[in-house]
Amino acid sequence: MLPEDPSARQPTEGPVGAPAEAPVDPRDVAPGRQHDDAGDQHGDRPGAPPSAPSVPALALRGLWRRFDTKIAVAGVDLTVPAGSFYGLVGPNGAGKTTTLSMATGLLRPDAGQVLVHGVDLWAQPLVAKAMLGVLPDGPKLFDRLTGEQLIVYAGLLHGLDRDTVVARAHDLLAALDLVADARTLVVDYSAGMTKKIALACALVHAPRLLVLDEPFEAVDPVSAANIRALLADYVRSGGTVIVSSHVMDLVQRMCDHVAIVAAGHVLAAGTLDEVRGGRDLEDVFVDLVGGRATGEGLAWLRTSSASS
Ligand SMILES: Nc1ncnc2c1ncn2[C@@H]1O[C@H](COP(=O)(O)OP(=O)(O)OP(=O)(O)O)[C@@H](O)[C@H]1O
Repeated sequence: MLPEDPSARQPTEGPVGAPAEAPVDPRDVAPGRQHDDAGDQHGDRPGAPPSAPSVPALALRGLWRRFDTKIAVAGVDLTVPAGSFYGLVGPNGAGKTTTLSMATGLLRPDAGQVLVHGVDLWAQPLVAKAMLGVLPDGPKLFDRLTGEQLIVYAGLLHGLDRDTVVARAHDLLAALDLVADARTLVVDYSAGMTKKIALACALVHAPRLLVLDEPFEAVDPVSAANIRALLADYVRSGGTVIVSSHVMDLVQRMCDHVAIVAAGHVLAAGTLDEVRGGRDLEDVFVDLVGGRATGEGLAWLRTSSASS
């Protein structure tokens, strides 16, 4: 993971996994304060002003991005309610990574707006990024550090004091089953271990919103179950998670909201029940996205026909 802008450092306290309060309530500083029907599902949290108007954890408004002649994202609007576990699904090349990259400050949109808890990410990146934990697609990590050093470094960049960050690094290494490899260089990690250490770096400052691009890719089933439990706990405590995934069954079991995207457009979005309409998510996905192969398939691949 490349470090976020160090000037975005914000000291946070509290247990790992418990989303930190922003040091400055972004709802007070957002110039274009957004009101939305999508509310905080957990109601007011302790310390929050009573009956504060609900602001989505993430709002994407008219996002566009093209690469040369290829339009990767074509006017995406998405509202991720605070306290939701939001799944983003779509076929290969649908624009999920491009959308999440624009939503997290990694890729500048050609047009549109990104609001993180009401703060315009591209207008006030330091305030917005302090609330974000990001697991990007193919994260670029300082892989000549050990796993433990990498988490500590990520925490220090976020302004945590050394004692706090060391304690959290140990918690995270244990939670992600990386204790035995804490002192191994990240360059020597497997793909799944690399994914987990990048996730640890995204969690260490206890952000309010986690944006995870394919967090379970290459991760073993036991670690995946541990990560799911950790994320579910985080959401129960008031945090918000948005994950992209190709695994419909996982999204169906894990998420309470889902958006289906294809060819840079949102085809359906809402609560899981609204989008599914009583059906299996995979069936809805296939119906909306299409693309099931028809016809005879690859006749030459059938071993029985090879001898004829
Ligand atoms: N840096 C780039 N340069 C050129 N084209 C790009 C670039 N990044 C993405 N694209 C194109 O934009 C489209 C959307 O890509 P994106 O990676 O966002 O899709 P995705 O939904 O994340 O796909 P996958 O599920 O396969 O990871 C694709 O057609 C892709 O080829």
